[in-house]
Amino acid sequence: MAKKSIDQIDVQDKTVLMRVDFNVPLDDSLAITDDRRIRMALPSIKSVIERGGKLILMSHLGRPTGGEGDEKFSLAPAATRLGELLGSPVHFATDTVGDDASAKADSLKAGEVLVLENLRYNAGEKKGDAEFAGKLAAMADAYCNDAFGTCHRKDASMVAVPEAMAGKPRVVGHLVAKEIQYLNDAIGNPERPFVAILGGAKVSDKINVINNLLGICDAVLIGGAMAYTFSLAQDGKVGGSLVEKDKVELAKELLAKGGDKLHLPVDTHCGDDFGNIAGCNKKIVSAGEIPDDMEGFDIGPETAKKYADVIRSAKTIVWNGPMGVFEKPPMDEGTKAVAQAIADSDAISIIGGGDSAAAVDQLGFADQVSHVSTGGGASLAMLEGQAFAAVDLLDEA
Ligand SMILES: Nc1ncnc2c1ncn2[C@@H]1O[C@H](COP(=O)(O)OP(=O)(O)O)[C@@H](O)[C@H]1O
Ligand SMILES: O=C(OP(=O)(O)O)[C@H](O)COP(=O)(O)O
Repeated sequence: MAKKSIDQIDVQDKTVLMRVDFNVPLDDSLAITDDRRIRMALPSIKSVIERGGKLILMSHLGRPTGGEGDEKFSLAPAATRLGELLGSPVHFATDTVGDDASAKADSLKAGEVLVLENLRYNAGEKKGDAEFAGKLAAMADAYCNDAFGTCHRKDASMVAVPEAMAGKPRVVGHLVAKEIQYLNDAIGNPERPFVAILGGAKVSDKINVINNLLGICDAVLIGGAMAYTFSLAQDGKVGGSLVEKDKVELAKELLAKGGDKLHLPVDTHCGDDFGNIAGCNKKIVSAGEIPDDMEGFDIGPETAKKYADVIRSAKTIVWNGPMGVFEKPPMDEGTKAVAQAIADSDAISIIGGGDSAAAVDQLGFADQVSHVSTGGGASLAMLEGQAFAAVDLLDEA
């Protein structure tokens, strides 16, 4: 059933506590290198402030192990960027449930925004601590979840806070609603052929997804380093490629289950020095024939062509994980070929995963896909068929 939206509640002079995912990448000088997650939260933010609400935003950034004071995990740069995007400064509290946050929350005026410091500076956030959650909950009249990238987590701000606000409005934001609708439509009622493309480094993170996708897709294309674990499962030679030996048995099961649906590379672009891909010896070999002194860095041109043909005829495409070490040319060629084929297709295309989104941006294809998800782990969790407690507990429309 649809969840009640932020637009459907009265916010005039009310304080809304909104969980956003401002977990944005920062460079060494703490400048934001990709503000997509902040921009994508703007519709919900504007919905509150343009209707006279007082808005408190809370988020995590990274995975700090210490407490407050570790500048590299501060949300201050995100607050500044939000102020720039809104065209008016936002308030920033240097704590989450301490004196600064409570003083600034108390003096918030209609139409103003307060950003709290990183929730994960408080150990209670990851533990789902009820006392910490209670303090956050006490600050507001309504709760909104617009943190899609964190929806698969049960952190305090995602679950314990809305639980503590039972009886008050608890609604979904625009970004979460849009992401969930896109993925649900793709998985639940896909226009066919439905093609999934999975790559990246780790089989272990994606093995359950492959299993679920084999049940619902017409074709699953495997690239990236995870292809070599499958190659091992077929007794192929993988040289020094990245493999997960403890997943070989699982890979065998998937090969048996997948049959013709599961597409594996037929050739591999390999090299002999990961540290110097541009300058090292490179060659293209048949899949499963990687020399002992080399490792696989990308799908080969024959695979790229085969995959592109499958992709061009698709009507729904889900892509998670690059086809190779796309950061280091020429090992970006396989990923580029896949991105180009997606751009050429007239399919609904959904890109999930931090690195896949970065690849699409970096290679200049971001405008040509239907939807670039702001959540890697969250979109994978949806593809696995997981339910989100953080969304289930919100009010029905
Ligand atoms: N053949 C390969 N060998 C080593 N690393 C690879 C290979 N193919 C892809 N990668 C790396 O995988 C990383 C992305 O993996 P992953 O985090 O699983 O993807 P995503 O973030 O899109 O889910 C990239 O940094 C890429 O360089
Ligand atoms: O960046 C995130 O996830 P993602 O890298 O899987 O997209 C989210 O902000 C969740 O962060 P977490 O994985 O530290 O809980």
